[in-house]
Amino acid sequence: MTVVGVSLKMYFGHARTTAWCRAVRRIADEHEAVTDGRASLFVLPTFVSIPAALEILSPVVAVGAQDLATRDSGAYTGEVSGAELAELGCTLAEVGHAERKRLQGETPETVGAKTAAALRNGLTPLLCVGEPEQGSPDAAVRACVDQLEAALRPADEAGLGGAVTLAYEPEWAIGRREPAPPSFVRDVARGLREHLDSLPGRAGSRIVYGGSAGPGLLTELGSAVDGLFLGRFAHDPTALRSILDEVNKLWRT
Ligand SMILES: O=C[C@H](O)COP(=O)(O)O
Repeated sequence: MTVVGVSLKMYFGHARTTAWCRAVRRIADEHEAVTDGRASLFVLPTFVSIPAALEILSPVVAVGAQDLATRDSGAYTGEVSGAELAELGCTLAEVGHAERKRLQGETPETVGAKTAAALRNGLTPLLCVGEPEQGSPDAAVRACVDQLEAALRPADEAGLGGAVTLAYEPEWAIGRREPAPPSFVRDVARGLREHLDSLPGRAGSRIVYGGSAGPGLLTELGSAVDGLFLGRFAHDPTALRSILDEVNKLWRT
Protein backbone atom coordinates (compact mmCIF):
# COMPACT_ATOMS: atom_id res chain seq x y z
CA MET A 1 0.00 0.00 0.00
CA THR A 2 1.41 3.37 -1.02
CA VAL A 3 0.73 6.32 1.26
CA VAL A 4 0.01 9.74 -0.21
CA GLY A 5 -0.42 12.47 2.39
CA VAL A 6 -0.86 16.22 2.31
CA SER A 7 -0.35 18.90 4.94
CA LEU A 8 -2.28 22.05 4.15
CA LYS A 9 -0.07 23.89 6.67
CA MET A 10 -1.71 27.37 7.06
CA TYR A 11 -2.11 28.07 3.35
CA PHE A 12 -5.91 27.91 3.00
CA GLY A 13 -8.84 29.45 4.86
CA HIS A 14 -11.80 27.28 5.89
CA ALA A 15 -13.86 27.70 2.68
CA ARG A 16 -10.93 26.83 0.43
CA THR A 17 -10.06 23.85 2.65
CA THR A 18 -13.55 22.39 2.39
CA ALA A 19 -13.67 22.94 -1.39
CA TRP A 20 -10.26 21.28 -1.73
CA CYS A 21 -11.37 18.35 0.48
CA ARG A 22 -14.47 17.84 -1.67
CA ALA A 23 -12.32 17.70 -4.80
CA VAL A 24 -9.95 15.24 -3.13
CA ARG A 25 -12.86 13.07 -2.01
CA ARG A 26 -14.19 12.93 -5.59
CA ILE A 27 -10.76 11.86 -6.85
CA ALA A 28 -10.41 9.24 -4.11
CA ASP A 29 -13.88 7.83 -4.78
CA GLU A 30 -13.14 7.43 -8.48
CA HIS A 31 -9.50 6.40 -8.62
CA GLU A 32 -8.84 2.68 -8.76
CA ALA A 33 -5.53 3.05 -6.89
CA VAL A 34 -7.70 3.94 -3.88
CA THR A 35 -10.75 1.80 -4.58
CA ASP A 36 -8.56 -1.28 -5.21
CA GLY A 37 -6.49 -0.65 -2.08
CA ARG A 38 -3.12 0.17 -3.65
CA ALA A 39 -3.03 3.70 -2.22
CA SER A 40 -4.11 5.28 1.02
CA LEU A 41 -4.56 9.01 1.33
CA PHE A 42 -4.31 11.28 4.35
CA VAL A 43 -4.87 14.99 4.84
CA LEU A 44 -3.72 17.27 7.64
CA PRO A 45 -5.83 20.46 7.70
CA THR A 46 -5.60 23.16 10.36
CA PHE A 47 -7.15 22.25 13.72
CA VAL A 48 -10.29 24.30 13.09
CA SER A 49 -10.99 22.63 9.76
CA ILE A 50 -10.56 19.08 11.08
CA PRO A 51 -14.26 18.41 11.84
CA ALA A 52 -15.35 19.60 8.38
CA ALA A 53 -12.55 17.65 6.72
CA LEU A 54 -13.60 14.50 8.59
CA GLU A 55 -17.17 15.01 7.48
CA ILE A 56 -16.13 15.25 3.84
CA LEU A 57 -13.24 12.79 3.66
CA SER A 58 -13.83 10.07 6.22
CA PRO A 59 -13.54 7.10 5.96
CA VAL A 60 -12.07 7.07 2.43
CA VAL A 61 -9.30 9.56 3.21
CA ALA A 62 -7.70 9.65 6.65
CA VAL A 63 -7.60 12.95 8.50
CA GLY A 64 -4.98 14.00 11.01
CA ALA A 65 -3.57 17.03 12.78
CA GLN A 66 -0.45 19.06 12.07
CA ASP A 67 0.45 19.07 15.77
CA LEU A 68 -0.81 17.97 19.18
CA ALA A 69 -0.22 18.82 22.83
CA THR A 70 2.24 16.88 24.97
CA ARG A 71 -0.49 16.41 27.63
CA ASP A 72 -3.97 14.90 27.32
CA SER A 73 -6.00 17.44 29.34
CA GLY A 74 -5.70 20.31 31.76
CA ALA A 75 -4.68 23.96 32.04
CA TYR A 76 -2.85 24.27 28.72
CA THR A 77 -4.40 27.32 27.05
CA GLY A 78 -4.45 27.16 23.28
CA GLU A 79 -3.34 23.54 23.07
CA VAL A 80 -5.21 20.64 21.41
CA SER A 81 -4.84 17.17 22.91
CA GLY A 82 -4.34 13.88 21.14
CA ALA A 83 -7.29 12.61 23.18
CA GLU A 84 -9.62 15.16 21.58
CA LEU A 85 -8.18 14.54 18.10
CA ALA A 86 -8.81 10.81 18.50
CA GLU A 87 -12.31 11.50 19.85
CA LEU A 88 -13.09 13.47 16.68
CA GLY A 89 -11.89 10.64 14.43
CA CYS A 90 -8.35 11.66 13.54
CA THR A 91 -6.03 8.72 13.02
CA LEU A 92 -2.66 10.46 12.85
CA ALA A 93 -0.80 13.47 14.17
CA GLU A 94 2.27 15.13 12.73
CA VAL A 95 5.15 15.79 15.09
CA GLY A 96 8.57 17.35 14.70
CA HIS A 97 8.06 19.31 11.48
CA ALA A 98 11.04 21.53 10.65
CA GLU A 99 8.82 24.62 10.66
CA ARG A 100 7.71 23.99 14.24
CA LYS A 101 11.31 23.49 15.32
CA ARG A 102 12.42 26.68 13.57
CA LEU A 103 9.44 28.94 14.28
CA GLN A 104 8.11 27.58 17.59
CA GLY A 105 11.42 26.44 19.01
CA GLU A 106 10.30 22.83 19.47
CA THR A 107 13.08 20.79 21.04
CA PRO A 108 13.83 17.07 20.69
CA GLU A 109 12.27 16.65 24.16
CA THR A 110 9.01 18.26 22.98
CA VAL A 111 8.98 16.11 19.85
CA GLY A 112 9.49 13.03 22.05
CA ALA A 113 6.66 14.03 24.38
CA LYS A 114 4.33 14.65 21.43
CA THR A 115 5.25 11.33 19.82
CA ALA A 116 4.38 9.58 23.08
CA ALA A 117 1.12 11.59 23.33
CA ALA A 118 0.12 10.46 19.86
CA LEU A 119 0.83 6.79 20.57
CA ARG A 120 -0.87 7.00 23.98
CA ASN A 121 -4.04 8.17 22.24
CA GLY A 122 -4.02 5.63 19.43
CA LEU A 123 -2.85 8.12 16.80
CA THR A 124 -0.09 7.18 14.38
CA PRO A 125 2.70 9.72 14.78
CA LEU A 126 3.75 11.21 11.46
CA LEU A 127 7.25 11.79 12.71
CA CYS A 128 9.25 14.28 10.65
CA VAL A 129 13.01 13.93 10.54
CA GLY A 130 15.55 15.58 8.30
CA GLU A 131 19.03 17.03 8.22
CA PRO A 132 19.35 20.84 8.14
CA GLU A 133 21.91 21.04 5.34
CA GLN A 134 22.72 18.94 2.32
CA GLY A 135 25.64 16.58 2.88
CA SER A 136 26.20 12.91 2.17
CA PRO A 137 23.39 10.34 2.41
CA ASP A 138 25.30 8.65 5.27
CA ALA A 139 25.42 11.89 7.25
CA ALA A 140 21.72 12.41 6.58
CA VAL A 141 20.89 8.91 7.85
CA ARG A 142 22.93 9.52 11.02
CA ALA A 143 21.19 12.84 11.69
CA CYS A 144 17.74 11.36 11.06
CA VAL A 145 18.39 8.27 13.18
CA ASP A 146 19.48 10.53 16.08
CA GLN A 147 16.24 12.50 15.71
CA LEU A 148 14.18 9.31 15.47
CA GLU A 149 15.76 7.79 18.57
CA ALA A 150 15.22 10.97 20.59
CA ALA A 151 11.61 11.15 19.40
CA LEU A 152 10.87 7.55 20.37
CA ARG A 153 12.68 7.56 23.73
CA PRO A 154 9.76 8.75 25.93
CA ALA A 155 7.37 6.33 24.19
CA ASP A 156 9.83 3.47 24.61
CA GLU A 157 10.33 4.34 28.29
CA ALA A 158 6.56 4.37 28.81
CA GLY A 159 6.17 1.04 26.99
CA LEU A 160 4.10 2.64 24.25
CA GLY A 161 4.46 0.45 21.18
CA GLY A 162 2.93 0.99 17.78
CA ALA A 163 3.88 1.80 14.24
CA VAL A 164 5.03 5.24 13.21
CA THR A 165 5.04 6.89 9.81
CA LEU A 166 8.46 8.42 9.37
CA ALA A 167 8.44 11.48 7.11
CA TYR A 168 11.92 12.00 5.74
CA GLU A 169 12.00 15.73 5.06
CA PRO A 170 15.47 17.14 4.42
CA GLU A 171 15.15 20.71 5.70
CA TRP A 172 17.08 22.05 2.72
CA ALA A 173 14.45 20.62 0.35
CA ILE A 174 11.33 22.06 2.03
CA GLY A 175 9.65 24.99 0.28
CA ARG A 176 11.82 24.75 -2.84
CA ARG A 177 11.08 24.36 -6.52
CA GLU A 178 12.53 20.84 -6.66
CA PRO A 179 12.65 17.95 -4.19
CA ALA A 180 15.94 16.43 -3.04
CA PRO A 181 17.57 14.39 -5.83
CA PRO A 182 15.78 11.02 -6.10
CA SER A 183 19.02 8.99 -5.85
CA PHE A 184 19.86 10.82 -2.62
CA VAL A 185 16.39 10.14 -1.19
CA ARG A 186 16.62 6.47 -2.16
CA ASP A 187 19.98 6.12 -0.36
CA VAL A 188 18.76 7.84 2.79
CA ALA A 189 15.47 5.93 2.80
CA ARG A 190 17.39 2.64 2.58
CA GLY A 191 19.41 3.53 5.69
CA LEU A 192 16.33 4.70 7.56
CA ARG A 193 14.42 1.55 6.65
CA GLU A 194 17.22 -0.63 8.00
CA HIS A 195 17.09 1.24 11.30
CA LEU A 196 13.30 1.34 11.51
CA ASP A 197 13.03 -2.38 10.81
CA SER A 198 15.42 -3.11 13.68
CA LEU A 199 13.29 -1.32 16.27
CA PRO A 200 11.29 -3.53 18.64
CA GLY A 201 7.59 -2.78 18.86
CA ARG A 202 7.46 -0.68 15.70
CA ALA A 203 6.36 -3.30 13.16
CA GLY A 204 4.35 -1.87 10.30
CA SER A 205 6.17 1.47 10.39
CA ARG A 206 6.47 3.26 7.08
CA ILE A 207 8.67 5.86 5.42
CA VAL A 208 7.36 8.69 3.27
CA TYR A 209 9.34 11.44 1.58
CA GLY A 210 8.42 15.12 1.92
CA GLY A 211 10.09 18.31 0.76
CA SER A 212 8.83 19.88 -2.49
CA ALA A 213 7.39 16.53 -3.53
CA GLY A 214 5.01 16.55 -6.49
CA PRO A 215 3.87 14.55 -9.50
CA GLY A 216 6.64 12.48 -11.08
CA LEU A 217 8.68 11.92 -7.93
CA LEU A 218 7.09 8.67 -6.79
CA THR A 219 7.96 7.04 -10.11
CA GLU A 220 11.60 7.99 -9.52
CA LEU A 221 11.66 6.80 -5.92
CA GLY A 222 9.87 3.51 -6.58
CA SER A 223 9.80 1.09 -3.68
CA ALA A 224 12.55 2.95 -1.77
CA VAL A 225 9.77 4.75 0.09
CA ASP A 226 6.24 3.82 1.12
CA GLY A 227 4.86 7.04 -0.25
CA LEU A 228 4.96 10.82 -0.34
CA PHE A 229 4.10 13.64 2.02
CA LEU A 230 3.13 16.71 0.03
CA GLY A 231 2.77 20.39 0.70
CA ARG A 232 2.34 23.12 -1.94
CA PHE A 233 2.39 20.78 -4.93
CA ALA A 234 -0.92 19.24 -3.83
CA HIS A 235 -2.75 22.57 -3.68
CA ASP A 236 -4.15 21.73 -7.09
CA PRO A 237 -6.06 18.53 -6.21
CA THR A 238 -5.53 17.13 -9.71
CA ALA A 239 -1.87 16.64 -8.72
CA LEU A 240 -3.12 13.90 -6.43
CA ARG A 241 -4.85 12.21 -9.34
CA SER A 242 -1.62 12.06 -11.31
CA ILE A 243 0.27 10.74 -8.27
CA LEU A 244 -2.39 8.04 -7.89
CA ASP A 245 -1.82 7.19 -11.58
CA GLU A 246 1.85 6.73 -10.70
CA VAL A 247 0.89 4.44 -7.82
CA ASN A 248 -1.02 2.25 -10.25
CA LYS A 249 1.94 2.07 -12.62
CA LEU A 250 4.34 1.27 -9.79
CA TRP A 251 2.19 -1.61 -8.59
CA ARG A 252 1.96 -2.99 -12.14
CA THR A 253 5.75 -3.12 -12.61
O1 LIG B 1 4.67 19.21 5.21
C1 LIG B 1 5.09 19.12 4.08
C2 LIG B 1 6.45 19.45 3.74
O2 LIG B 1 7.05 20.34 4.62
C3 LIG B 1 6.67 19.81 2.33
O3 LIG B 1 6.17 21.06 1.99
P1 LIG B 1 6.48 21.58 0.51
O4 LIG B 1 6.27 20.43 -0.41
O5 LIG B 1 5.54 22.69 0.30
O6 LIG B 1 7.93 21.96 0.50
